[in-house]
Amino acid sequence: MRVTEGDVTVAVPEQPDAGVGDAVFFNPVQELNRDLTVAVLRALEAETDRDGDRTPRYLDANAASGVRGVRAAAEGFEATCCDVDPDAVELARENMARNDLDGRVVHRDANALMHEETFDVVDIDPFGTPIPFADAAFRGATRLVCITATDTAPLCGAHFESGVRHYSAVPRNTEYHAEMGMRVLISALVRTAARYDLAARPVFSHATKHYARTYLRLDSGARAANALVDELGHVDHCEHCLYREATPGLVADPLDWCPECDEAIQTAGPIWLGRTCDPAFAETVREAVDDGMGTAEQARELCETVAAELDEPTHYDQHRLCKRWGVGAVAMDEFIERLRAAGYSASRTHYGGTTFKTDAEVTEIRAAAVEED
Ligand SMILES: C[S@@+](CC[C@H](N)C(=O)[O-])C[C@H]1O[C@@H](n2cnc3c(N)ncnc32)[C@H](O)[C@@H]1O
Ligand SMILES: [Zn+2]
Repeated sequence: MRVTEGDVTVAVPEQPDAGVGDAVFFNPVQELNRDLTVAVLRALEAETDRDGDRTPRYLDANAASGVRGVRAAAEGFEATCCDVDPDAVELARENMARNDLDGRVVHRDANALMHEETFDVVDIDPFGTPIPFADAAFRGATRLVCITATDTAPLCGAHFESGVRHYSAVPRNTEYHAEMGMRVLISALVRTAARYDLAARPVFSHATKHYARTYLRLDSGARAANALVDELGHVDHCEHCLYREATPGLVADPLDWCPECDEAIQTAGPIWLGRTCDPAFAETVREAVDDGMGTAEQARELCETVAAELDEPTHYDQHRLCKRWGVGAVAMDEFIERLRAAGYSASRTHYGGTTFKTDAEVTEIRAAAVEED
């Protein structure tokens, strides 16, 4: 079957039922993820003042059909596709040639390749957790590491032990699953990079129920790495009333009981408490989305929402709050306006249509924005 994405057309096998069979993998639902990757590559190039003629190098470390590498090559990057599966390598080679592009396709273990060569951009898009590729990615990239994680259940604490093992952090299964997962993932990546005196700062990130995707800009030096470690910390969370409190620092000093309702507190961490995106970069990414992309509208909207998200480490969901309180929900614009009118900062978030961030505490949200029956 042929699939056109952006400026390229690739052949991909019909996919068997989820998780079975050994056909080379392709997920059409990840088109948004790939369109945004192309926009990020454009945004990166837009801000680069190249004094020489060197073409930027992009590694599609887990290539499968090679669709990412082919799209990067079409953007003028010196693209390398890498996969351990010989069928994937053959298909990626055909797809490069089908688009008259001369990107390189190698049959290697990506970890070996990333220890031997360097690339401006390394893109990790594996099955499940990206952690087995993280050390080598920070070794092999000079400017940007792009990471997809599809193991959302471990990341968000639904599969607790597996989350603890893979991410060396305590994840908690809260109501803000996707954001918990994103912050556990970024925490592990920041700590992995810091081991090599590298600062890996997230400049653009987005998450759904099915995956988290983050783009980390690299800066070398112990001081820069220390500054990012300082943005790690813990979140205390009350399952009963949804109170939460974020505390910076690697050493947890958890609350014993919820200050609002006296119920037990759960603590997650170390998680990333800093910004998951740089709003100015997200705006450049939005401008780099073009109408030829299949998900253009959705991609632009996502960039806008992400750029406007309040710098708070957790979000709420109006519908869940209202259900819990036994009150009716209102339109989101109205809800956000009520919070702002009461003197709080508030924004929507990309984690869901009824989600929001605010600097108001949970009791203050109720007082400011809810009409009690
Ligand atoms: C989720 S698929 C990649 C999807 C692809 N990037 C896309 O956007 O359609 C993961 C790929 O990683 C490959 N892979 C697994 N272990 C690898 C390794 N150690 N080095 C390189 N590739 C590997 C698998 O063979 C598989 O093709
Ligand atoms: Zn409570």
